[in-house]
Amino acid sequence: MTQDELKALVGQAALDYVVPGSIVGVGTGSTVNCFIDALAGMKDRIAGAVSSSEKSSERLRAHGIRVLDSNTVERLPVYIDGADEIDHRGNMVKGGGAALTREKIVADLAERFICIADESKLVDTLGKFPLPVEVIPMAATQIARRFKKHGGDAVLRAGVVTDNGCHILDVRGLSITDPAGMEAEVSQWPGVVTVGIFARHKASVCLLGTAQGVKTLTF
Ligand SMILES: O=C[C@H](O)[C@H](O)[C@H](O)COP(=O)(O)O
Repeated sequence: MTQDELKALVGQAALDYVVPGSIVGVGTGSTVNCFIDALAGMKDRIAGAVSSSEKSSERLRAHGIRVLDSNTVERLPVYIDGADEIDHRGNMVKGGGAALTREKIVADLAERFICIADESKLVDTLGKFPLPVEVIPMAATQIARRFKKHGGDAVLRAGVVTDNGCHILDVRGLSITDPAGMEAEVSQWPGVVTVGIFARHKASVCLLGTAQGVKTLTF
């Protein structure tokens, strides 16, 4: 199976986790696009969606799915999103599509994070995928210097401005052996909007697309 077929497979499988009548938390990215397309088939059985990016909102609306402002929602039963990497404990690296801040906000509203990913995303240790960090533009160099002390090489993602008007640093060379510790530390650095480590908001379930079909990992 191709990577795109695996993404379509897990996008479809995620429908089993959608609670009928509820508002669905929807992430961002190519895997989530497959989920959104599948969700369109049951749009009359949900109360709408809270989305983590302008791109996903557009796609949801194009399917006739109502997109709600996150400020009007108190709790979501599930948040369904992809990942750039996921480890065997459900910790993730996210932000390859620059949507990490809104993703963390919507994930925080949800009871459960359902991660959908093809098997190439499963790793023993996070950090091979360059860690995305959303930053306030004036702090970018300062934050890059701090990463250097941790052995990380931070590069500004060229030409990218996030939905929040900020910039993205991609940090190479990290071995994230303590995801929760690193998330907590980097989150406190002045100028960091969001670090792309999702340990505090890790996955409860990962639907992993494999050549043998969908493998369900629970954490
Ligand atoms: O900012 C983007 C998100 O964190 C995505 O969920 C992540 O990059 C995975 O995207 P894809 O499904 O396209 O690999």
